[in-house]
Amino acid sequence: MSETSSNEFVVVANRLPVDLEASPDGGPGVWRRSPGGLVTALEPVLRSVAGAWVGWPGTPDVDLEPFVEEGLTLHPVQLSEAEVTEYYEGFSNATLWPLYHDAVIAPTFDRDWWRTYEKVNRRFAEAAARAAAPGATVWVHDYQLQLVPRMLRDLRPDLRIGYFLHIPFPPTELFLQLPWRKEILEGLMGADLVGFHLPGGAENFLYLARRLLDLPSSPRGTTGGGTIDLGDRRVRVGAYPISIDSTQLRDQSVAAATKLRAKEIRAELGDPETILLGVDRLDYTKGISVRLEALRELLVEGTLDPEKVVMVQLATPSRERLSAYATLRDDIERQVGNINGEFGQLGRPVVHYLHRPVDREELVAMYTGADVMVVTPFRDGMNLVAKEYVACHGDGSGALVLSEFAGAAAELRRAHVVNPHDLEDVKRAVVSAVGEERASAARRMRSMHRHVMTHDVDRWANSFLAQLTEDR
Ligand SMILES: O=P(O)(O)OC[C@H]1O[C@H](O[C@H]2O[C@H](CO)[C@@H](O)[C@H](O)[C@H]2O)[C@H](O)[C@@H](O)[C@@H]1O
Ligand SMILES: Nc1ccn([C@@H]2O[C@H](COP(=O)(O)OP(=O)(O)O)[C@@H](O)[C@H]2O)c(=O)n1
Repeated sequence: MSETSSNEFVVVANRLPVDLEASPDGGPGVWRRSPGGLVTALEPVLRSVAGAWVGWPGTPDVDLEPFVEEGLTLHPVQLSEAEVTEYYEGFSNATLWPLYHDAVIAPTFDRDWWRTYEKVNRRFAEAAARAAAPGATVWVHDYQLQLVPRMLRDLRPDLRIGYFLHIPFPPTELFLQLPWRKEILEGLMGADLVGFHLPGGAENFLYLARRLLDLPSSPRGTTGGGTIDLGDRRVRVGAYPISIDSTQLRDQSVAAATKLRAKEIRAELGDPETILLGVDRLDYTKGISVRLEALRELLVEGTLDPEKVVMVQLATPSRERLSAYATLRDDIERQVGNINGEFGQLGRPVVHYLHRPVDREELVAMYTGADVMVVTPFRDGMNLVAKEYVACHGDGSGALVLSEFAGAAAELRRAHVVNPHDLEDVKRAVVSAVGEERASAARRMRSMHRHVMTHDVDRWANSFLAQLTEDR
């Protein structure tokens, strides 16, 4: 064991919470916050216990020693350019990502990618084994690292190992398409506790353990959880819906500086009656094109007035070297151009589209000032953006249009819930969110706000970790 192995609590995730952005002139890179909801959720949890984080620094071929960043010990795992292509872009994001998101686009099954996925998972397991103190708790995250629990248990049987999947666990008939389905299940079975956002994911996993590995399992409680009997030990399975740092966001949303910036943004947009807002990574699962098409049709029909409505769409760049993402970007930008070409005026586009990261203060001001948040994924593990918007509207203002296929819809039931495959349904929901009478809209929002305030990220982490560390 190395001298760094003094960490009682270790998180293992594909990405570190910060990304090293390479400098074009070959100079030292710049550290930036990593994209996505996993980092948003885990960072405050890990900071509160001063734990260690094992992950990739976001750039190929950088070899870094462990270092401390604002109280967190970061253990970088190096990936070569070829491994980024085959493990991250390939097996993780062109095989597992589409397959687990209802095969929204066709997954690619490639044996070389699988071999690289195994190799890289082993490297993460070895890094975690080096970082963890004797008897420590190690929490492994997400679809990129499904083999790590088993590999880590083989290396370090003394550890308590948890695993959480941040994306949907697919319907069993989709999972069964995977040529390496048994290896993935066996990999996950190395954990003491396997967690999903929703009970359906836990149920599918228990069923597959029986069907593919012939392991007896017993359901427990009413939330889709249960236990799988491996003979010498048991694996617990359960549903733990992730959340946000609700108090921090609520407090930030009512701060004077945020309110002022929200007002300025409205003025910069030309003081429209209604601001619609979309905030996503630019991903084909997020249904950005559906909401733009709904807006276009509502403008064509005259149901919405381009003099009165503005849409802001933030699209964080994501996985840009994958062709599905590059095509998506072209399509979305064409749609935005069409809407603005048809309905915008000089100096007054209808859709304001930003394809770049936006800093947190600005994002919270946008949440706070937007009248309607439109969240229309075809499939999404949770969607923290929906919860963040609700946390910023404790005064009952605002409205949320939310896809029934986002994990968040299981909790935010008072949203204007839509089927994103049904364009008429999306249009109907946008119109009703824009036009709803104030008192009824406020009742909806306050009820969702109460839920998000009481079901925050600490509750998520505590319930998972309490179960993981419980004596058995
Ligand atoms: O690391 P990237 O490839 O740039 O992708 C960013 C993250 O996207 C995914 O986030 C998921 O986790 C959220 C929190 O649980 C959840 O709300 C959302 O529905 C998921 O899509 C991915 O799972 C992460 O591993 C990525 O880091
Ligand atoms: N410009 C942006 C857009 C999103 N985000 C954050 O990125 C996260 C997205 O999480 P999510 O659960 O909705 O979706 P994924 O991107 O993880 O699939 C949220 O916490 C957003 O606040 C950001 O920090 N800056």
